[in-house]
Amino acid sequence: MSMIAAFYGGKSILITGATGFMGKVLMEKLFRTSPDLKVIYILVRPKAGQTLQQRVFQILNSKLFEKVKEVCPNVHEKIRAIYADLNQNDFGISKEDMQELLSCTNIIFHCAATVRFDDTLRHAVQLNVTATQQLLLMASQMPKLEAFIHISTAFSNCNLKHIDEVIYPCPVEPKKIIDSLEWLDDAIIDEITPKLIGDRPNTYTYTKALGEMVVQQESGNMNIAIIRPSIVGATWQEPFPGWVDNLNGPSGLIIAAGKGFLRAIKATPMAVADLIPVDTVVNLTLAVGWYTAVHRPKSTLVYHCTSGNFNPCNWGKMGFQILATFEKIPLERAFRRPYADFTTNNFTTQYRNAVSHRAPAIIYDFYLRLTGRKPRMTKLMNRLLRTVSMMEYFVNQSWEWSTYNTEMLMSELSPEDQRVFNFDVRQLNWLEYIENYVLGVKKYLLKEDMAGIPEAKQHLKRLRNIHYLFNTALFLIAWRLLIARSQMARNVWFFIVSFCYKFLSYFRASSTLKV
Ligand SMILES: CCCCCCCCCCCCCCCCCC(=O)SCCNC(=O)CCNC(=O)[C@H](O)C(C)(C)COP(=O)(O)OP(=O)(O)OC[C@H]1O[C@@H](n2cnc3c(N)ncnc32)[C@H](O)[C@@H]1OP(=O)(O)O
Ligand SMILES: NC(=O)C1=CN([C@@H]2O[C@H](COP(=O)(O)OP(=O)(O)OC[C@H]3O[C@@H](n4cnc5c(N)ncnc54)[C@H](OP(=O)(O)O)[C@@H]3O)[C@@H](O)[C@H]2O)C=CC1
Repeated sequence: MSMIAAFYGGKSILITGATGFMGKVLMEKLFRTSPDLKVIYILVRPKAGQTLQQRVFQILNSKLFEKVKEVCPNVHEKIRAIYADLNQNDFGISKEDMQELLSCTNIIFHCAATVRFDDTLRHAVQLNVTATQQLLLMASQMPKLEAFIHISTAFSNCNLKHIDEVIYPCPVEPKKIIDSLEWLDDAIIDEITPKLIGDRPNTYTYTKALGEMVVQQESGNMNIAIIRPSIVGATWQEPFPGWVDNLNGPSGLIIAAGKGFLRAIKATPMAVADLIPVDTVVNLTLAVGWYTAVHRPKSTLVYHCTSGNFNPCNWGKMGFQILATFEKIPLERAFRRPYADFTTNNFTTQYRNAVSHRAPAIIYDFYLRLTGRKPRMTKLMNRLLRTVSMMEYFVNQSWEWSTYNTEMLMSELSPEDQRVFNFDVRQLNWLEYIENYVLGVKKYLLKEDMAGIPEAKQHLKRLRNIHYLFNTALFLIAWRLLIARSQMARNVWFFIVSFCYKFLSYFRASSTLKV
């Protein structure tokens, strides 16, 4: 019997960010392995015209939850969606709901965050720092609370090359930042943002670091732990391989490459691609929840959930395998054939952006205009290039994360728990994982039918022929123009033609002699 699964039995668990990528997998695993848990409270806001109930209904009726319904048929009754907007004071939670949360919660998993790289400092602080502070305040009033697990990111200290499992202080105290954002206007905040984030690449990593500081400062005598996952990717094994439902991290770029939009990227092939499957992160999170509540470590422990030092894969290998998978299983209606050139040179990047990205987009938009349709490719390409430029920081360097706490936890688990809550990425076969990831992107994110693969392959063949035809026509036009304008080009042309003529005459003469 799994000790961890048994631990969550009968518990009331509060999850923030349950509608997000990681939150859904966390809920799924909890229900599947501990169907006798009492209740999962989830803090949800209405979104995209959907009420809370509609959002929950959609999640529970998705493919991800198919296995859960078999082991926990009354899952609908065990999930309690509570209206909450983490941007509001007290999260906008009603008095009755707050009372219930305060008096019943045993474990908190705080996953909610803004993960956008380009968020304003005000918004990123509000969600990643102030909301964390408020949740800790709530937690401190929960008499039955056994553990508070905060999800951060391995990149919260990406300004360092070697990162230990400790909380690093930021130069300006989070409280001072929260206070000053209250009275500073947006223009001034924009001006000081680069100075505050310093050598971090964006507001996301900076505010996640501030969030960790807040956790440390407000921990009181609660049992708290911090998990730092690296780049979270599709599921490895559970509930089935390849599940993914948003464009964050590599997923969006995998699609862009598969559809033929992204043809070159400034990336260092030998840099470590520190990807970690979402189910691995969830398994570690649940094991940490159990360990923190049962063993009550004296201080706040930080756990790195990374792959690089256990089982490294680099961007070159990853890119190659992504493209190899698209050869076998192409995406439908690709814009161009999938191909990706990795370059580390700025000039080559600019050149490839102009020739391989912007020019085809402009030509395609011209074609759309000619056929009376609305041009859209240039806009899409600009967005994609902006996204790619934000990812460049992460694909051109390697980091080293120490993993003593994670390894210690692994050794504390019983063999059964090591199997049920496996977070040992040494067992991960990258080629297989990436293939399943690409397949998952096609099936679960793009919702493409596998029956369409032969047609997609035909489409790629047509694209290849168009590509050859286009290049030949372009060459002939360029040559014709050159000949018309340059004596040198005419001389070269004359030389080539006469050389070919002589070669043919010689060949004909020698074959006649033989006869
Ligand atoms: C073979 C070669 C393949 C090479 C693969 C190499 C892979 C490299 C991957 C490197 C990943 C590095 C990640 C580092 C993660 C750090 C760890 C964390 O904690 S970080 C936690 C993880 N956090 C993140 O990963 C956050 C990254 N994302 C962001 O910060 C923002 O989305 C944004 C700033 C990039 C775009 O903002 P904005 O322009 O306002 O746009 P909106 O958001 O409103 O969406 C607009 C449109 O763009 C679409 N779309 C969206 N995302 C992507 C994408 N990634 N891609 C493509 N498309 C994307 C979206 O669907 C929408 O389409 P439509 O509906 O209009 O048709
Ligand atoms: N994905 C990754 O690569 C990595 C993620 N992480 C961390 O993991 C955690 C989960 O990330 P992930 O699941 O990928 O992120 P998602 O963007 O998929 O999910 C974010 C969640 O936060 C919720 N949320 C955001 N704003 C509010 C708000 N104002 N009120 C209530 N809820 C809100 C979202 O709700 P809604 O659905 O309503 O928008 C959603 O449920 C985050 O803390 C992130 O920093 C760490 C490393 C890598």
